[in-house]
Amino acid sequence: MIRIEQLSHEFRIGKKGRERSVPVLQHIDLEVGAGEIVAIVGRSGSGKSTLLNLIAGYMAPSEGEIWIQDTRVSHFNEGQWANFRLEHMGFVFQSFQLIPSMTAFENVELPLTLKGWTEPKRKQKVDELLQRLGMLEYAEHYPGELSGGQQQRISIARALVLEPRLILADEPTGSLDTENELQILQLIRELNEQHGITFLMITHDEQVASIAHRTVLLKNGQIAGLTEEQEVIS
Ligand SMILES: Nc1ncnc2c1ncn2[C@@H]1O[C@H](COP(=O)(O)OP(=O)(O)OP(=O)(O)O)[C@@H](O)[C@H]1O
Repeated sequence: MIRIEQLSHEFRIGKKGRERSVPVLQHIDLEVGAGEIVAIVGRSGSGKSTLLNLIAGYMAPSEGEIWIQDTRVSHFNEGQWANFRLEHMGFVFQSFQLIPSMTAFENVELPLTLKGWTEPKRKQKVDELLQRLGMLEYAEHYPGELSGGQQQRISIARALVLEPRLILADEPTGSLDTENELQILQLIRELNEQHGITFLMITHDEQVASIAHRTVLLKNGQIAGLTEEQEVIS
């Protein structure tokens, strides 16, 4: 599903004339198989978000290659990335990233509108998905009228609406209480087991890492450890 080879990234920082490079990721090799849930863990500043942003195409790597579903994406331009993301990837963030002026239904509908789906087909698809995620009765609510867990369900529905095979998640339960966190984790597990969706998630949270098939530990921009199951990260 994802293949990363010798990926390195450095940021240029400092005032003009006194710039310097800060290496953040160094020679990362990583494969994520179809149907896996992989958690990326590591201390603050270890490079987790940078890695996810590179895989999502929000920035270009300094060196190395990324393949997603057998397509080499590491040399894509912005337009190619925008199309590829819409077609192949869903995104879930700690902060939900819902549009506050749109209802839950409209937020989930948006990717379908961007893809040019007709109104009746959009309605059928969104209703079906909201039903599956137990959110149909909240379709007309605005994000501000929903709990954190409900907002995250809506953002997962939006990530799923175009039926991507891959979801990238950045601290997907980071702002939820324990009960909502457990519900979202159960949902991720179900989507993985019943629909074979691949998840790559950044997390600080042992509970989240515990549902992963594999945990990848980043340390100072390098992969420090791979575990089969449920490693506890201190
Ligand atoms: N735009 C940027 N310009 C310069 N340095 C950056 C930039 N973004 C991140 N960094 C640096 O890169 C390093 C890795 O940051 P990154 O956000 O990937 O870490 P992280 O593991 O996701 O951390 P956290 O868990 O705190 O979110 C940090 O030292 C950070 O200061």
